[in-house]
Amino acid sequence: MLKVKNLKKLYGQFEALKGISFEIERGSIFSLLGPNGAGKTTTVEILEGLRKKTEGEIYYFGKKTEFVSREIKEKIGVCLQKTELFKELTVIETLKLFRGFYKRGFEPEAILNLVGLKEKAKSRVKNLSGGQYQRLVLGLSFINDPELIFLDEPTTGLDPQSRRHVWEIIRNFKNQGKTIFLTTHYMEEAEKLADIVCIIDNGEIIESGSPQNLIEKSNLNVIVEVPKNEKTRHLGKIFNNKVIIETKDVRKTIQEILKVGIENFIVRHPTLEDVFLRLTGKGLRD
Ligand SMILES: Nc1ncnc2c1ncn2[C@@H]1O[C@H](COP(=O)(O)OP(=O)(O)OP(=O)(O)O)[C@@H](O)[C@H]1O
Repeated sequence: MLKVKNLKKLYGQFEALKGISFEIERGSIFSLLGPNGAGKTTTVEILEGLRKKTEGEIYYFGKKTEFVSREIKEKIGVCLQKTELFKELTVIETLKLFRGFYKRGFEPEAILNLVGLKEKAKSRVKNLSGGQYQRLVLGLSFINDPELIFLDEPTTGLDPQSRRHVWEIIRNFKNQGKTIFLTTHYMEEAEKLADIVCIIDNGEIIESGSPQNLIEKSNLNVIVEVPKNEKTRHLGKIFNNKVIIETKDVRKTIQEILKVGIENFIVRHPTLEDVFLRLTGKGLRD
C-alpha cells in the first residue's frame, strides 16, 4: 500500500529524518510512535505532499511517487494535528463542504453516524467540545472514502473518555477495510490499536514490529514499580517520578524493596513504554 525507503529530511543543516524505511500493509493500522520532535509530523506531511523530502523513495499503491498527485490525494484521507475549521458553520454544513472537494465519497449523514455526531448535526463548530471537534476532524479525513488515512496525533489533548471514543472510530475505519497511518506519542494508543509499530527517535527508526513482538523482542522481564525517593532511586530507572525495576527474580526484588521499607509497589508485565525506555533510556513524554 505504502512503502518508504531511506527517507531523509533536512531543515537547513538539521537532519530531522535520517533515512527511515518502512512498509504498510493494506488493511492494517501502522503506528509511528515517538516523543515530541522525533520526526513524526515531518514524515506524515512529506507523505501527504505538504512538505518536500530531501532524499529517499516513496511508493504509493505499488508505484514510485515523486510528488503526491491529485489521483493519490483522492485515495488518501488526512487528519492533521491542528485542523482549523470554519467556526460559524454547522457540523453538517462542514461535512457537505468537505465532501464537495472530492469526486467521490461518503454521504455526510453516514459520516455523522460513524463518528457519533448525529445529535450535533446542526450545532455550530464553535459550540463543539474538544472531543466532538476532534471526532468531526476525524470524520472529515474519511469523507472521500479513502483507502489510506493519515491520523497525526488524533487524540493529543483529549480526556481519557474522548480518547477511547476516537479509538473506537479508528477501529471502525479498520473494520471497513481501510489502512491507517497513525502517529502518536501515547504508547498505550499504539499498543491498543496498531498492528505494526515503528518507534522513531531523533529522526531514526530504532525498532519495529507488532506491539507484542516488540515487547517479546526486548527481552524485558517482569517490571516492579516503586515510588521514587532517596531509598529507592538506585534500584532501577527513574521515570515519571517512579523507579522502574526490571527483574527476573520477582521474589528477590520484592525482598530488597521491603528491606528498604517500601510497601507500596506494583508488579506488572512490560509495556511498549518499557521497551522505549530500554531502547532510548528516556520516557516517551520526557
Ligand atoms: N519547518 C521546520 N524548520 C526547522 N525545523 C523543523 C521544522 N519542522 C520541524 N522541525 C524540527 O524537526 C524535528 C522533527 O519535528 P516534527 O514536527 O516532525 O516532530 P514530531 O515527532 O512530529 O513532534 P511532535 O510530537 O511534537 O509533533 C524537530 O526537532 C523540529 O524542531
